[in-house]
Amino acid sequence: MCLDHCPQSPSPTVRKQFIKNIEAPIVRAKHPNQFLHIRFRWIDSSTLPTILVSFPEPMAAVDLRFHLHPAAFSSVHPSNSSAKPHRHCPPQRIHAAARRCLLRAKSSNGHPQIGASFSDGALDAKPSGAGGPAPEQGEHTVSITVVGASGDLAKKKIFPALFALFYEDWLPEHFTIFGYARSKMSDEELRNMISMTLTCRIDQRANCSEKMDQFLKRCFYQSGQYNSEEGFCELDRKLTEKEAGKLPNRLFYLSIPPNIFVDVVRSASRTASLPSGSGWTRFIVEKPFGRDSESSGELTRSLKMYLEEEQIFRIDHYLGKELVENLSVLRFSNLVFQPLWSRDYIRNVQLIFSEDFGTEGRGRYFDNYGIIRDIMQNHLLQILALFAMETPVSLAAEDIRNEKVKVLRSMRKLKVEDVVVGQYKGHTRGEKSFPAYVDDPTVPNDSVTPTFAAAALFIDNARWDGVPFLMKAGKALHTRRAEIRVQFRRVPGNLYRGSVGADLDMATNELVLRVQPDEAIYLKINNKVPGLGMRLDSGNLNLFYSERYQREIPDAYERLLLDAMEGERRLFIRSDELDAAWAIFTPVLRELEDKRVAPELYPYGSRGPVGAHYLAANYNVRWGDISSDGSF
Ligand SMILES: NC(=O)C1=CN([C@@H]2O[C@H](COP(=O)(O)OP(=O)(O)OC[C@H]3O[C@@H](n4cnc5c(N)ncnc54)[C@H](OP(=O)(O)O)[C@@H]3O)[C@@H](O)[C@H]2O)C=CC1
Ligand SMILES: O=C1O[C@H](COP(=O)(O)O)[C@@H](O)[C@H](O)[C@H]1O
Repeated sequence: MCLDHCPQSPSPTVRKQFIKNIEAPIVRAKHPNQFLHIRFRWIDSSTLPTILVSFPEPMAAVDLRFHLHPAAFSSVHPSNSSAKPHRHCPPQRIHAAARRCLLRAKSSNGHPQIGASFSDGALDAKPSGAGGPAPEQGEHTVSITVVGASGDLAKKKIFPALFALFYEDWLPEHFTIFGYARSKMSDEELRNMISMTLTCRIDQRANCSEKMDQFLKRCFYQSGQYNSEEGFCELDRKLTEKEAGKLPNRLFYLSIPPNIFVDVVRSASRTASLPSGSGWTRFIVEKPFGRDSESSGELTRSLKMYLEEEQIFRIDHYLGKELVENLSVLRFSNLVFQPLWSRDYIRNVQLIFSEDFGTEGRGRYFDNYGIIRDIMQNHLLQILALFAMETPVSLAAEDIRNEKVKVLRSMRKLKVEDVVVGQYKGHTRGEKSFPAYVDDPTVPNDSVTPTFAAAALFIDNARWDGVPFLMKAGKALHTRRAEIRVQFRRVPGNLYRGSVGADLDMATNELVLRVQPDEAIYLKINNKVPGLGMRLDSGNLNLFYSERYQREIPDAYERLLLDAMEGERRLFIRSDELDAAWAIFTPVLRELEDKRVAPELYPYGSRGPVGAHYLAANYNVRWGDISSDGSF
């Protein structure tokens, strides 16, 4: 790769930054086992390069030639002039080392990161160790500390996601993982604990156990109190030891109950943050981000006493799900949908979440929050924002987040008459008994916390005026599912009205994005039943991921962890987004709680309260997950 000896090229810094910006998308585009040659030829000093990408056998030897427009340089940040030289790979097989080498430019939006990489601490410069000017050269390392390592989320999601990233060679060459919690554990005990939940992404891969061993050897444990500077000081000492003179970057994942977020941030930022002039220090914060506008604002203010907004990565793992990620692609890169995406053609939008299990083991947490805070205010609302936002200026994090904030701020505050709440009760099916929500010993017997809610929301802007956005979320229902349903308007003056039966509702188009399980996109259309007569029925144009893509879908936490390491903030929640989200739900939450509105009881494993149907009917809507015979 011609990096340093290109004649008549622009300044070395500009060249290096430019190469950083373009190489990852190219490298991502091909099969991992192919050889890839990239050559940059600098035609003249007008900064107009030609890039040659050659794919040798087994693909036909094709040379792709790109002539880049000088505008491609416009994203080169001025502060790059002080950036350290870019570590680059020679032309080679794109294998683990090469992928690691290029990791810095490989975040989930498929766009190279500017000022947000393992090595570009300089562009992320923040007080309290967010990263000052990066040292000129050297090897980088990333330390990931899972605070609350003994907990449910850490075991279930975070360590497995880190292992999957390691397994797929997405982690940098030099990385260390630390667990931090109060429980006393040795490194070995942590490793045993982690190993219980690690799985190979594809069963029985030959080198799986070898990879697990390699991964576990990089995992260490530090026990300490969450408000203890000594604990984090000791962690800092161990982190420094592992960083072994390399250029450090630190990521803290706060997988702990929310009441100790601030304690941890205070202690860790004071004692285990990197000093300014070093690499970056970032904190992933798990939900819940407060209980209402006030407490959320308070949490934000407290976190910002110790951190800059750029250091805070508020995670909503639904944003890391493949189908949610695809929503923008579907909208903005398919002409067919663009003209339809408004009140002119869309009758209603439904955001549906259901789980076929209760709050098992999480009753104490859940009773303080309820389903509206647990699912609607964050996961479903985030999907809604992506669904309804205007086209962002670009795929850059701030452009997308600006649009999300705009649409959230255009939303009407939810009214109590537009909400139905429910709570599951015990149920016996055959030999099996299922508990009621209040059977959980950590839940008060007279709890009115909703485990189910349905709501009708509205966006008061030109695009969506009058379109109901219906949400439904519940635990202990009959199925596990998350989907987005878009019901289109009727065909005006439909010539085939007589051929589809009396129910024109059934004859409208519906686009469904099934987020989970079995990711799929399908569009219901009216179709002629083959034969001599003229009869129409509703059929589906299907895109089932399992049929179309022969690859497993990464867990949301993998994408989000990788993005946090890359400094890609697009899938994380900015504080003003959070404020706007709470503003929609806070009044109704307050009213429900002040009045202790009794939830409608529904049997464990059922389809939920019938009230949800009346709510939808108020807006002339029928839930799309219920077929004409009433079944799902
Ligand atoms: N579990 C899940 O599926 C999901 C969880 N979340 C969020 O992620 C975070 C972590 O969740 P989860 O792992 O379930 O939480 P846990 O209740 O399992 O807590 C994590 C760890 O924190 C410590 N801890 C627990 N309670 C207290 C307490 N009262 N005071 C001090 N330390 C305590 C314990 O470690 P030790 O005693 O060893 O210090 C525990 O292992 C929470 O904010 C949760 O809301 C978000 C989405 C899903
Ligand atoms: O955030 C949460 O999400 C889970 C559901 O996540 P999924 O990825 O398994 O769909 C939910 O069970 C939990 O109550 C909630 O806190």
